[in-house]
Parts: sequence; C-alpha cells; structure tokens
Amino acid sequence: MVNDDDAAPPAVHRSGFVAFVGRPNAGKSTLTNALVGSKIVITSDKPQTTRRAVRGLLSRPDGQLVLVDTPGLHRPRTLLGERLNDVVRNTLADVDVIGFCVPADQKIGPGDRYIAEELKQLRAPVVAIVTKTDATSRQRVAEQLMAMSKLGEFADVVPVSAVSGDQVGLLADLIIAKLPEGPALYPEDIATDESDEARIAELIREAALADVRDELPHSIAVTVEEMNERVDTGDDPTDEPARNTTESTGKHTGRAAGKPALLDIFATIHLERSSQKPIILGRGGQRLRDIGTVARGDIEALLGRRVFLNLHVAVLAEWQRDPKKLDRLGF
Ligand SMILES: Nc1nc2c(ncn2[C@@H]2O[C@H](COP(=O)(O)OP(=O)(O)OP(=O)(O)O)[C@@H](O)[C@H]2O)c(=O)[nH]1
Repeated sequence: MVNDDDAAPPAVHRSGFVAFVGRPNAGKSTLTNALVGSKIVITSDKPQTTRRAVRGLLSRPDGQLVLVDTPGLHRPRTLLGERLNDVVRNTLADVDVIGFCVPADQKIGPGDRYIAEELKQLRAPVVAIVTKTDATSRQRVAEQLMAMSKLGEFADVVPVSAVSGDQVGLLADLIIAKLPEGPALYPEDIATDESDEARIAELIREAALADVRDELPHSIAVTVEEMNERVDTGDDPTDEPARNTTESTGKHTGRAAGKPALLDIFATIHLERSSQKPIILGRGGQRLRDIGTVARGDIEALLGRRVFLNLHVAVLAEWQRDPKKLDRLGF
C-alpha cells in the first residue's frame, strides 16, 4: 500500500462475499469477468450455462470483493435443476451483498419477479443492476431503471455495461461500501480459487457449447481425467497438438527423460444420449477438432504454457436425472 505524505491509506478496509443473481443470460458471468478483469467464468449466449459457483476476486486498497457466480434461479424441471436452485439459495443465504441483474434490452418478466420475491426473504442488501446498457437506447435504460425500482426495496439501482466497461467501477465502489469492515479474505494477487482442472473443464464446455442447438447445452458436462507433464523425447512432440482430438482417446507417447515440454490433458465430454454424439463430433469429427482447437487456445492462455488436449466423447445416459451420475460429474 502507498503510504507517503500525500496519499493517505484508505481509512477502512472492507471485505466480503457478493453473488450476482438474475435470469439466464442476464449477463452475470460477463459482469463478473469485467469486475475481476480476467476470464474466470464461462459465458455463452445459451441460457443457464453457468453451473458452478465460481469465485472471482477483486482486490483494491480499500477492500476485497469475493464474487460468487451462481447459476440462474429458475423453476426446476429436473433433478439437476433442483440441485442448482438449492446451490443458489445456500449461496445467497451466506453472502454480504447480492447483485440482482436484469438486462436493459429485455422486458421484466415472470422470471425476474420470481427472483425479486426470493430476494425479499434474504438479509443481505440487494443492488439492482441493469446490465447490457450498450445494447439498447438511453430511453430504454431509463425505463428499465424505473421498472426495476418497482420490483423491490433495493440499496441501489445501477445501470452498467460489462462489454464497454461503463459504470463497472462505480458498481464496484457501491458494492465494496456495503461490505463489512475486515481484512482481505484471500491472497490479493489471485483472481480465483477454482482449481485448474475445474477451470479447464469449463473452458472445454464453453468451446463445446458454441453453435450447438438449443436442446444440447444442458446435456453437456466435461471432466478432466488426467493432466501429465510430457517429457521431451527429442522428436518434435508439438506439431499441431489439437489435431489429436479424436473420438477415442488417442495414442500418447514420449515419457523418456528430458525437459518437460507439454502438458497432456485428457478430458471427456459427457452427453446424455448417443443421438447427441454426431452433433458434437461433426462431419468426420471436424466439430470435435474445432472444439479442441478453441479450448486449447483458452487453456494455454489460462495456464501460460503449451498443452496437448485430448478430448474423448462419452454418453452417460440421462445423467441430469441420476443422483449417482450427478455426483460423479461433481454436481
Ligand atoms: N451487449 C452486451 N452483451 C452482453 C453484456 N453482458 C453480457 N452480454 C452477452 O449476453 C449473453 C449472456 O451473458 P452471460 O454473462 O453468459 O450471462 P449469464 O447471466 O451469466 O448467463 P447464465 O449462465 O445463463 O446464467 C452473452 O452472449 C454475452 O456476451 C453487455 O454488457 N453488453
């Protein structure tokens, strides 16, 4: 912390947990990333793609905000849906501030009202956030702010754009001001406490979700089976690593002594039905190779090193309705 004569340190330091809630696609993950400043939560234009409560950290001299990104609260239709709602409720009962997100470019509907009612039962102050202000007119944003004010008793009502960054800093100020006084809860130089495996699995799922049809997103789960250092054998092991994303686990060789060259990652994309396989594999396996290429780029950016990504596709019949299979997938 700077501590010369001109720059007095902040009078108090605040810290605490913050959760964003809102209907699917409200922009919660994108806003989390904008606040934290690095890609830690997957985003997609398919509703309900955020399944894990992932923490992101914003550390400043005056406070530390621990963001818990939650799945959307919605009327459950499957066992997975019920578990997700339980996760959301448990998370919300435990946070210091809640950010309730409603997109500026869509009318407030029953889903938003359902959430507003749920929030009334909680003790934490709620900041109402009108998201995606860049996606619509100022007039529409003003109308949405008015409409949101009528949904409940909010500590603040703020318009933001996670894409342009407009008002994101102000939102952080408002939230930090509502946190209890206290020291940083996590080391100040990290952005998330999720394991590399969990983040890698999310990046693969994100890549697999791009361009898939409506019914598929909820059927995709990804697990990372193995991560091994590849030891340099003298041959060039690195030519086009993503090419080797095949339906079945490919051959992997090269464990002789030498310097570590690549990280081999073996991951499985789980589907619910065998009829979904062709969608993910694509013609001649091309889609799976594309998924591998995109995910590998993201994983390399995340880890700051080169990786060999080997993707395998498996069918885990009706996993969303089976408690044992849900446990196995980590839900
Ligand atoms: N124009 C614009 N688009 C945004 C903004 N924030 C999010 N989006 C887009 O809205 C879509 C949904 O964003 P997400 O952040 O994944 O939404 P979410 O609320 O986390 O969604 P779920 O995981 O379904 O709960 C994505 O296509 C984003 O690119 C924004 O500030 N401006």
